[in-house]
This record gives sequence, C-alpha cells and structure tokens, in this order.
Amino acid sequence: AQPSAPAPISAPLRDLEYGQLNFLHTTDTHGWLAGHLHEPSYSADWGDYISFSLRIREKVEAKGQDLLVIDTGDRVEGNGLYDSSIPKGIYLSEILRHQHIDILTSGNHELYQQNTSKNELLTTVPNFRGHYLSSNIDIYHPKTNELVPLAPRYKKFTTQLQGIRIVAFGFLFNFNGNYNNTVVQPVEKTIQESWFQEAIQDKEVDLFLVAGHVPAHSPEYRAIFKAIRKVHWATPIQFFGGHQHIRDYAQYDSRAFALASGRFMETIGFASIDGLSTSSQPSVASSPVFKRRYIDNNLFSFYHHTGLDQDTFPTEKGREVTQMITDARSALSLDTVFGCAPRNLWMTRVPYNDPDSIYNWLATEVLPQALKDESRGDSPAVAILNSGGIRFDIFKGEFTRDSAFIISPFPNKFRYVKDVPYDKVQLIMTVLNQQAKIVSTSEDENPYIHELGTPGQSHADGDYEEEETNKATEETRPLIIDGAGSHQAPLWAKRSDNPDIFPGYTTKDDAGTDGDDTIHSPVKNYMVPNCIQGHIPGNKTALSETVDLVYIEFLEPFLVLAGKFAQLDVDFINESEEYMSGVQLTDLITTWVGDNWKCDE
Ligand SMILES: Nc1ccn([C@@H]2O[C@H](COP(=O)(O)O)[C@@H](O)[C@H]2O)c(=O)n1
Repeated sequence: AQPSAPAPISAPLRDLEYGQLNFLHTTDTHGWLAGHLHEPSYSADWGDYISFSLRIREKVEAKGQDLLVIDTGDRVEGNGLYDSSIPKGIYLSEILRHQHIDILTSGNHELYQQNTSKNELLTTVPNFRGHYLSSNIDIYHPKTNELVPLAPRYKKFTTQLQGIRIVAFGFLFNFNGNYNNTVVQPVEKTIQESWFQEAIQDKEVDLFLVAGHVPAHSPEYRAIFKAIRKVHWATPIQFFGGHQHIRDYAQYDSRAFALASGRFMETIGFASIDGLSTSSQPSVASSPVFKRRYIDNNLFSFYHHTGLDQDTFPTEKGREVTQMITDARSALSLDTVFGCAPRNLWMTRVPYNDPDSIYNWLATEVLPQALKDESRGDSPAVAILNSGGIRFDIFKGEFTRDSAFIISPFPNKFRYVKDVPYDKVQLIMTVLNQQAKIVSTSEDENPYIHELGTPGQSHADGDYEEEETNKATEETRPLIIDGAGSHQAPLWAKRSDNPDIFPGYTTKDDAGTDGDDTIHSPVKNYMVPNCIQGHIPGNKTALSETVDLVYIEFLEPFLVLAGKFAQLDVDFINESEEYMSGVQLTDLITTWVGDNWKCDE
C-alpha cells in the first residue's frame, strides 16, 4: 500500500470458493491505482493487487487449477495519477503494464478524447499484445487514417494447466459519445458479422468468455448470450462486465453468468467455475458450478484469502510497482494542498439539497461565487452541470491536487447562449431531469444517452432512496470520526453495538446476498438529479427575465434536444460561445477552494 494509506480494519470475511478455473477481475479503475488514501477498506494499491494475483496463482496452480486475470476497461480519467500528467496517462500506462492480464478491453472513457484512444492503440494494445480484445471498436489509424480494429476481435486459447479451450471476446456497450477518430459498432450488429458467427460455430470449445465494458444486466449481453445459445445450447459462458460502477452478478441460465466488479479499485472481483470439459476430457457428466465473490481491495482481505501475512505476502514485483506509484504521485505533486475542507461533502449519501451534499455546495457556493465571465458585465446567468461530471466525495481535511482530479477529472469547459428566458431554462431543467428518456429516444435509440447522472443510480434497482421522501437521519449517516489536525477524516469507524461490523458494500445480486467478502452494515444512498443549476449572481431571477444560459460543454448534445422540447429557438452549436475562456470546471473548483477553505495554521 502507499505510505500514506490507512491500515485496513479487521472484519468478518467470507472465503473464496475456488474451482477448476478461477478469475480475478477489475473494471472501471479510472486511474485509482494508488488505492484509496482515506478509506481503509480500499487502501491496497496496484502493486498489492499484483502480489495478490501472483499469490492466488501459486495457490490455485498448486492444486492443478487455472487462473485468468481480466480487466474490462475505463482504466483512465478519474484520478490525479492519470489526469494530472502532461500528456495524460504517461505514468499510468507504465504502472498498469506490470500486471499480467489475460484478457482486457476498452471502456467508453478510453474513447472520449482523440488522444486517449490513440494512446490505447499505440501504447496499451502493444503493452498487452495478445490479450487486448476489441470486438466492436475500430479506430482511424493516426498514421494511415485507415479504419482498423483497435485490437483483435477475439481469440481462442487453452489454459495452461488443464487445457480448457476458451473462445474469448472483448465488447463495449452501445456507446455513442466517442470522439470521431473511433467507431463503435452496436453489439447487436457486430454479432451478425461473419467473424463472430464463425467463432461461435467452433465445436471444440469448453467455455465462451465474454469480457466487456458492458453492464452485467444489459440488452447487449442478452443479445450475445442468445447468439451463442442458438449454436451451443449448453456450453458454459462466463461474462465479465462493468460501466455502471456497481458490484453485480447476472444469471442468464444455469450455465451462463456475468460478473461486474465495481469501480475505482474498491473491488477485486473473483469468479470460479467447476465442472468444465477440457481438451483431454471433452465430455463431463455434471453441470458446471459457478461462484462469485467481491473482494474489498485491502491488505486484510488479501492476507486472509492467500493465507499469508505482511512478511510473506508481498512479491518483489508488487513492491516495485508500489514504489513506482509513490514516485509518480510525488513527481505529479498530487499531495499539494489547495485548502482544507471544513466538512465531508457527499455525492449520494445525503439528499442533494442537504448542506452536506457536494451538489448543493456547487450550486449554492462554487458556481455563484466563482463562475463569472467579466465580458458579460452584470448579466445574470444560470449555470447547468451534469451530476455525472462529479465523480467522488470530498472528505473533511486537506483538499489536494489529487482531490481536484478525483472530484472533477474531465477537461470540460463552459459555454453559454445569451438572452434565454428564465422560464425556458427551467423547462429545460425539467426535461433533463424528469424526461430524460424522451430526450434519449427522440432521434437516437441508444439507451445510454440519458446517463447524465451518477453512474450507479440509473440502474440502482431500488437501492437508492428517493430524495424527496427521505431525509437522512442520524442512524443512516455514515459513521465518521474526525481526523486529527488538518488530516483527512477516515470515512468510518466501528459501531459500538457490533464492533466487528462497519459500513460498506452489502450487495444484492442474482445469486443472493452473500457475494461480498467482507460483512458490512449498509450505507444509504439518495437519488441525485441528472443536472443541477447555480444562479449567478446567487439571488433568484424573476421568471420574466432573460439570462445567460451557461452549461458544461459535455451537455451540449443533450441541450440541443432538451431545447427543442422546451420550444427554445436557439442553435446551441452555432450560437453558443465559450464562457470564461479556457477555464475548466476543475480549475473553478480549485480556485474556489484556495480562496475559501483556509487550513488552520
Ligand atoms: N467529458 C465528460 C465525460 C464523461 N462525463 C460523465 O461521465 C459519465 C460516464 O462515465 P462512466 O464512468 O459512467 O462511463 C457520463 O455519462 C457523464 O455523466 C462528463 O461529465 N464529462
């Protein structure tokens, strides 16, 4: 773990249930390779994960079993370790490549910016040659401008020890927010292509392995499942997915399961299958048995599952990578302090209009006080942000360069259109927040276009409380103990009534409620609107007035549609201009923090 990471807290654990074939899975790591430096449950880093997978490999191979390591994308955008370097990602790519990954795929975040996908093609794909798969992404090659697959579409291989014959694919969900140097083909169309149909005709297959940046429960995975089942009624299928930032396990039939392993290096997913045929034993009598476990990413869990301790667990490679991360964080000055947060500010643990909500803070303090384009004189403005652009909580204590990128990693600037009737702005807000489905289906069948909100909640399946009806109470607030001096506060403490249990993941999935390795008490979450608004200046504007409609540039395509619904006669693409030229939301936040959150001497 990193030198400043908190020690993990001991807790009751469920064991891993190994099988003939075992998997470790990461997804949506978003640059958090240093682990969480303020949360003991997720405080292991990428070096520890390398040691963990090497130790698990030793353990399973000693029993003649196999291990495969999977990563399903969104490795970039979301942490200073990736976002603060110039160019972005130079340290991250080097750190990542030290993990042996058997199958990896691209997420949507690898494709938002031209440079990011170019870096995938020219650095990450070669670093993981033979392992990176891209079944439905093409890229215009930066040298030839020819449209080429980002990586091979699929591969067939056999496992080292048992000769399990696997056909593997690497998909991305039907994403359409990519920069125009890449092409994402819808999954449903891709599986009609001849290469896919030929790949699934193979009769010498013991397992289909579908890795992808695709939700475990999704129309895309259902389509792939159906396509394979048309040809193979009983061959086991193991899916690995991601994108929603949740722990999830979907059962498609008794021989087809999908695992999603959370986000931000909080979770190491584990899966196993027993009862597979192999090249030397092509038919098996029994049905395969599938298992899953979500491992909290900390050394307490890692020691427990490997049966090792602080002396016997670390590997030389793991230690080296931990040091590489420490060096990179220092070279990037990620611990530079901009100010000290006087309290915790939460994304979803309190209602969004609560004084402790990060969105309330942005809407009532940061935007009104810091967003001002001098060229607009005294014109009042309403600024709209998508809540999904904010990625993490702020903890009481030091607010560092790293915190800024963790909260707001995207290079999003502001744009505006002038003289918009205030009542139309409010109508647009209603459309974006309450009628997003209308917006998403008007011209575009892609169901993901309305993902303006925080990733987990559009698929929360009842785990989130409706904001209006539930005000957080004392008992539902996370347990916090104040940090000493200006240090960050740890996120939770043990409960006095049950000293072994503290808040954390309590996952419900298709296999039940016993998936998490660590037994936790639940944390309450509240729905957040897709978009929030701040008034500049902060006083309320009369309904009859006109305002500058300022918006984060990511919102523009959504505003074009919402504007039509609100019958606003504005051409957002051609009539808008930059607001506070060159300033990104991240800069606005850091400037405000520097001006307002002084640290006590
Ligand atoms: N420039 C950007 C890019 C993305 N977002 C927000 O992130 C969401 C996607 O993130 P996932 O981790 O869920 O893939 C997207 O829907 C936006 O809300 C952004 O704000 N700006």
